Amino acid sequence: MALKLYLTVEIVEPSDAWIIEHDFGPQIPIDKNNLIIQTALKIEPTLPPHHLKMRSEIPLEHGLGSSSSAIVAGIKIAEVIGNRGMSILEQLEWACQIEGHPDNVVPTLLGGLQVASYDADLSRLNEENLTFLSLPVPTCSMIAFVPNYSLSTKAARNVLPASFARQKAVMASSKANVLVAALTQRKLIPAGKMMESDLFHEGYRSTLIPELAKIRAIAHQHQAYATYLSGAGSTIMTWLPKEHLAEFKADLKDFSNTHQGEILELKVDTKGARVK
Ligand SMILES: Nc1ncnc2c1ncn2[C@@H]1O[C@H](COP(=O)(O)OP(=O)(O)OP(=O)(O)O)[C@@H](O)[C@H]1O
Ligand SMILES: N[C@@H](CCO)C(=O)O
Repeated sequence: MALKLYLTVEIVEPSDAWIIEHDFGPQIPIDKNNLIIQTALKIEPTLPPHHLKMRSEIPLEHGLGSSSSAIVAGIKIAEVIGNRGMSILEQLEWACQIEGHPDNVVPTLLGGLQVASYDADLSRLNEENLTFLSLPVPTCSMIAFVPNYSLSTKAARNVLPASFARQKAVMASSKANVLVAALTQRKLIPAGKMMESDLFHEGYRSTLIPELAKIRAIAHQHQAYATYLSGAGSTIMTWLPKEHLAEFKADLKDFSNTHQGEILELKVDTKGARVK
């Protein structure tokens, strides 16, 4: 699901070498090794170097899709500087191929709530690898607790088992199937129940993110539909009825006195990435 937190890249002017100004510090390259520029050059290897400026409201490695936003920005830069028309399907395929999965890049490009399946076949670019459907956007309140520590997707995947027994995989898939069916019908109570009974990821990751269980317990006192990990974490999202928002927010604020993190009330973006 795309949320109203934005990464913005300004194309300043042509330059002798690629340079991208930003406030992320030394962790993120300022030259052609930056993920945004790498993405653009993968699509258009002869793209002439430019001076870029990036501003981002999306924290790095917090499960809020920073890398997806960077990849999508790179695709749009290849399109604009390369003066190259690209269909949305072509953009989606590049994005999935570079990110390796469709979870965040599809909503980043399209906006809204998207369910997607991508069969990675890195040997070729093939739009048939991707199937996606847009679902109605939930109309509840959404609150993120963004812990003050980062968690890379790679580290969050390292705690997952390499394989699942068939019986467990079938049970886990049934949760995901019912979740999608419930979202299709805008039924947030069964959707929330399924979100909180995920068997593929969250149980293993909760040891890395101890706040998840604690916030879930607080949220249940406020009739929340669900509390879950955003992306691979560390951000913890809660969906709840609008009428319970103020009281839940007050309790979450008390919680943040002992567990450091930022509280964000987020809305859904329904437009996706755009070029001005
Ligand atoms: N805005 C950005 N500009 C350049 N590189 C970025 C940017 N955001 C992320 N990256 C690169 O992508 C790497 C991987 O990010 P990672 O996928 O772990 O975090 P995330 O996108 O916040 O997580 P998630 O995919 O769960 O939302 C970062 O370590 C960094 O190298
Ligand atoms: N959804 C993916 C990460 C998305 O960034 C995962 O849970 O590993």
